[in-house]
Amino acid sequence: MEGVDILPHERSKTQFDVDAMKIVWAGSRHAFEVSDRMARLVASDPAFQKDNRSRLGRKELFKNTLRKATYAWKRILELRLTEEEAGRLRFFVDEPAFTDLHWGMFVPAIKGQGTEEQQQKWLPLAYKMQIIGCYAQTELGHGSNVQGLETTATFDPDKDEFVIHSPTLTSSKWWPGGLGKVSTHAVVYARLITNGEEHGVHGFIVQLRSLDDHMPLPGITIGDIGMKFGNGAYNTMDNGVLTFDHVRIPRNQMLMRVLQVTSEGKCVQSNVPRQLIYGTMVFVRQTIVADASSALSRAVCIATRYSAVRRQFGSQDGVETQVIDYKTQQNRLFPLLASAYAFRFVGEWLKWLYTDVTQRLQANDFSTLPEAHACTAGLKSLTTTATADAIEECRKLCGGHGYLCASGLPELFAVYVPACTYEGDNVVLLLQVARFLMKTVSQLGSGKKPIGTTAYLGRVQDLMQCRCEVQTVGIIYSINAAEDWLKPSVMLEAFEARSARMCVARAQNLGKFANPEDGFAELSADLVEAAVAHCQLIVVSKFLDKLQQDIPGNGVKQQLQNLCYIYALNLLHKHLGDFLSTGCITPKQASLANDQLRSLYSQVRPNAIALVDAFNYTDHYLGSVLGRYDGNVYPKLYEEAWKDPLNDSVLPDGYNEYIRPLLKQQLHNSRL
Ligand SMILES: CCCCC/C=C\C/C=C\C/C=C\C/C=C\C/C=C\CC/C=C/C(=O)SCCNC(=O)CCNC(=O)[C@H](O)C(C)(C)COP(=O)(O)OP(=O)(O)OC[C@H]1O[C@@H](n2cnc3c(N)ncnc32)[C@H](O)[C@@H]1OP(=O)(O)O
Ligand SMILES: Cc1cc2nc3c(=O)[nH]c(=O)nc-3n(C[C@H](O)[C@H](O)[C@H](O)COP(=O)(O)OP(=O)(O)OC[C@H]3O[C@@H](n4cnc5c(N)ncnc54)[C@H](O)[C@@H]3O)c2cc1C
Repeated sequence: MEGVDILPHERSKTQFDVDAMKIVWAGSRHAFEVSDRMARLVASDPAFQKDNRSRLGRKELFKNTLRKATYAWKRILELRLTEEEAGRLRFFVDEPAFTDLHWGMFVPAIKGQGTEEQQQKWLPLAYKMQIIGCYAQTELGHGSNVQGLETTATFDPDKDEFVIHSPTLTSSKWWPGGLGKVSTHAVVYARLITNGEEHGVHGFIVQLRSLDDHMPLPGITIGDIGMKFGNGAYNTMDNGVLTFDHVRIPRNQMLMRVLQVTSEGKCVQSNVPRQLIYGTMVFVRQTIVADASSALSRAVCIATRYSAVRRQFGSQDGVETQVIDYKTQQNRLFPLLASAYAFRFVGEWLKWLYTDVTQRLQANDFSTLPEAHACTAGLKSLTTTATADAIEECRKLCGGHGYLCASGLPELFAVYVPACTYEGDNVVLLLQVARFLMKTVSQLGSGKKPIGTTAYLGRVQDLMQCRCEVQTVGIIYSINAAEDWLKPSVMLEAFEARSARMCVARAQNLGKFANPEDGFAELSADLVEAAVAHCQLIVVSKFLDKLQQDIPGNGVKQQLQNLCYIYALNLLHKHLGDFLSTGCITPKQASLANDQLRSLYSQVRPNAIALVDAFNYTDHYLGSVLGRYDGNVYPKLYEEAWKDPLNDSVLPDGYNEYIRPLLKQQLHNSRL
């Protein structure tokens, strides 16, 4: 069968309604229609072409991004796109740009931390892009430790101004996207000092460049921090360095929703908790979880289509086996496909949680903020780590051709992998989750009932009482056959028991230390494992919740059920040590889980292509010869190779200087 016939043949085997699945993936019919329209708009506009990105030098690449970002903004205005449409347009343009930080961090920081008055002054300017902003928190010497930032904001009551200053080299702002060459303004995080006293880190709106000629204002030194990992990729962004030499700003440019500074330099705490200063990070972490499913599904779409097209070995009659039919390929690929769906649904849920906490904050209810922080931090960490690893696995699943830029995977990896670091290093974020879990467990004795995602810890006492029996029989008595693993309550119980037991065991170990902080530091690697177990439980439980909903479309729910159990059973297999050592399941039950997993792979196999078609990605967005919708891989790969600048001439530049003399010399030597 020819390459172009394979994918249609695969599609003919589909056992569910792909159009209905597209709507489930998008979240609603409306969301699907908006997304589909924006994807086509971008794909059909030559101004958004992106296939030469990895071949451009930095300056050319950056200028190209400026052109695209400003053109996208022009189209947004011309077409009067809604915020939702504009967001999707930006997504399909698929090129990191200063606008991401302007809309994604600068505007949310003012909204979340500014007073009403400040919002009224700054937001209209930002909404019209009459000022362009970035988020300047991280410094050369400090990123994770926000309280360790060195930039100072000292109040001068005589002039009613703050003096922003960088006292050391390590206090230089370092990394903010959009800062290097574009932003006119920044929300700068600095230590507040009034009347000689320190009041912690706060945000300040600082103008950086002239709105007339774009030159840095007096006292400000600013530039780009240099090339980053990979060609193209995140080099479209001007991550910047910034220092202040006693730069003065009016008092009302400190973001004062949490703390007000009066003209005498007195600090007045509002009823809003201090943690709200970190609120922009909570918002962005939530968007990063939703983005993880996009990046992962993109890589999986490429690897799945190519695995169906690619054949190796097994030839009796001249037709070799499609590599997607090898169980080892399925065992590597299908859990990633399942993860893409799992992250999609947990991302939807997290968006709901974030909206809920935002509404509560507006009504002065701060009770769910710690959980929102733990969920956004933990899920950001879990999903970005898994996605970065998965993109690399997809590259390997595509064999040698996956290493070509034409596969789209190297650039996707390079652009994605910093998500494990930005918005909080993934390990640092898991330690935040661990703190939250240990605090929750420590309060169990006092009768405080845990709620939300930690409610299961309230049942921990019962679980611990079973401990002596556990060692031999496991706590889940109802698993005696492979199919028993397909019961939602059983799966949930296994994941809850594992996480609860890991948390309680860690809490007990912490209790052995005289100083809890010493214990936390000593046991931090174990604590991170408990945090991972808790976050995996959240993903599994939200996928199971999704299956409880009414899901229309022939066969759609069945496919989602298969994927949900593949996601959970694969995790169980990978973390078997946790499940066995905590006595949650027996070795026999683990073996049954594996049998069930293999059986689910066989059920997914005929639907694999349709399950990635349901992402509804255009070839433009995928940017991959291997992942083409039509499966016409080899002719296009061949065609693509000839586009490389090295093939512009038969003889390469340098032939006369280097190759010819070398060959002549060897000829001369061989004649001697
Ligand atoms: C209309 C047109 C539209 C067009 C559309 C165009 C564009 C698209 C738009 C948008 C795109 C959207 C988004 C994308 C945007 C950007 C994404 C892309 C690129 C990324 C750019 C990257 C940016 C950054 O990286 S910014 C810098 C991020 N930095 C960090 O994350 C630092 C990590 N460190 C920390 O968070 C903290 O320091 C720490 C680790 C939490 C430790 O802090 P410390 O104070 O020492 O804490 P503790 O003592 O441990 O905790 C004190 C107390 O506070 C609680 N806590 C901590 N953090 C939070 C929090 N965030 N929220 C709430 N509570 C918090 C903590 O639990 C503890 O509580 P307790 O006392 O009760 O125990
Ligand atoms: C592409 C990119 C874009 C960015 N954009 C922005 C931006 O727009 N604005 C902005 O302000 N910042 C930005 N950043 C900075 C980013 O937020 C920080 O790099 C990030 O928060 C990590 O901090 P760090 O670099 O200080 O890492 P470090 O904290 O120095 O981490 C180094 C290592 O130490 C470990 N570690 C650190 N602390 C602990 C601990 N307590 N316990 C155990 N291990 C620990 C980490 O796990 C890691 O392995 C960006 C970064 C990147 C890569």
